[in-house]
Amino acid sequence: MNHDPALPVTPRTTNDTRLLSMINASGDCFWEVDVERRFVYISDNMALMMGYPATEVVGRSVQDFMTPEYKLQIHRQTIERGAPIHQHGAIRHEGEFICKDGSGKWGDTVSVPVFDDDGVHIGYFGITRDITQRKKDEHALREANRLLRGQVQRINQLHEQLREQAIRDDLTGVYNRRHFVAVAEREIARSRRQQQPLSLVMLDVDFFKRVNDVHGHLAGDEALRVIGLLLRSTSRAEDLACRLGGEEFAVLLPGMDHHGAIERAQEWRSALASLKTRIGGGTELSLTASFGVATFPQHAGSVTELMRAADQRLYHAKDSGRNRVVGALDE
Ligand SMILES: Nc1nc2c(ncn2[C@@H]2O[C@H](COP(=O)(O)OP(=O)(O)OP(=O)(O)O)[C@@H](O)[C@H]2O)c(=O)[nH]1
Repeated sequence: MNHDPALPVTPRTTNDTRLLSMINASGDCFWEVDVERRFVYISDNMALMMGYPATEVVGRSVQDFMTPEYKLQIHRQTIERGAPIHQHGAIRHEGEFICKDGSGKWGDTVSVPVFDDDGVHIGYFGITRDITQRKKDEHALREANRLLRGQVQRINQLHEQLREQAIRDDLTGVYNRRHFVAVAEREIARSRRQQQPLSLVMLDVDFFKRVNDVHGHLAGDEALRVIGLLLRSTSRAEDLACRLGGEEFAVLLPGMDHHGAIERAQEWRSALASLKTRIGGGTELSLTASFGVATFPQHAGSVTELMRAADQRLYHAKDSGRNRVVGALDE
């Protein structure tokens, strides 16, 4: 059936007119289109929203006023439903209209197919709510969220950096004494619970004063960095290498018995002794260190006792000629 586009899809009754004025008063827009989806009627609010006089809209296709994204969305919605859209009753969609001045207006639309008395589909009518402000607010909120997420991420990074700085030794990159003691306390408690051994290797560079005196303090710093790197790169994930201060280092070895810890200390001793550290103007430097090894629970019941026992053995190693490892077996 051909519908005269000049006439509304549905004839107006008094009730229709009342309903229309109610919709107008609510601020929502009312419209009617024929089967080809050409406007046959738009309410005052719809004309206002789109910035067109009704006379410039009536007779034109709805599609002329929709953004390509909106058209695509309706197309997809129709395909997903798998049958002509008028067979589905009311449908709801959100999309952007193009106004006369080229700006966009967002509408939340409910459209309903209309049939004549013989059941022939003659078009659609619908109500569109202007949701442009809501869309702008949503966009602003998303943008604010995005910025906030970026800032939170940055704060977390800085927090992590600060945490690292607080627990690391600046010069060598191994952990500092405070962190070492805190972790050692936890590890000893765990070893006690799990009835596992825990060993401590302490080392002190031999004649380090001479390195500073002969090659300068910066060369001494470089040598300490090399030792830090050696300990870090040759430790297991569960080990904890730290600089106790000056030229003294320690490595905590959770789960390792005394024999195993002495072997590890020997490996570090010979690795250091055979390492040629290039300093300053290219001078090659050879370093040695003395080592003391102690193990929980055989030699100590606390972190303090463990450190004292390892320290005593370290000085025993110094006294007996340096560049050596002293453990309980040597006592
Ligand atoms: N370059 C540099 N030197 C340091 C640092 N901390 C401590 N020292 C130096 O390390 C040297 C330690 O000297 P001593 O305690 O006499 O011991 P040593 O010369 O290693 O002799 P032994 O331990 O007996 O083998 C001192 O000269 C300190 O100034 C540091 O961060 N950088």
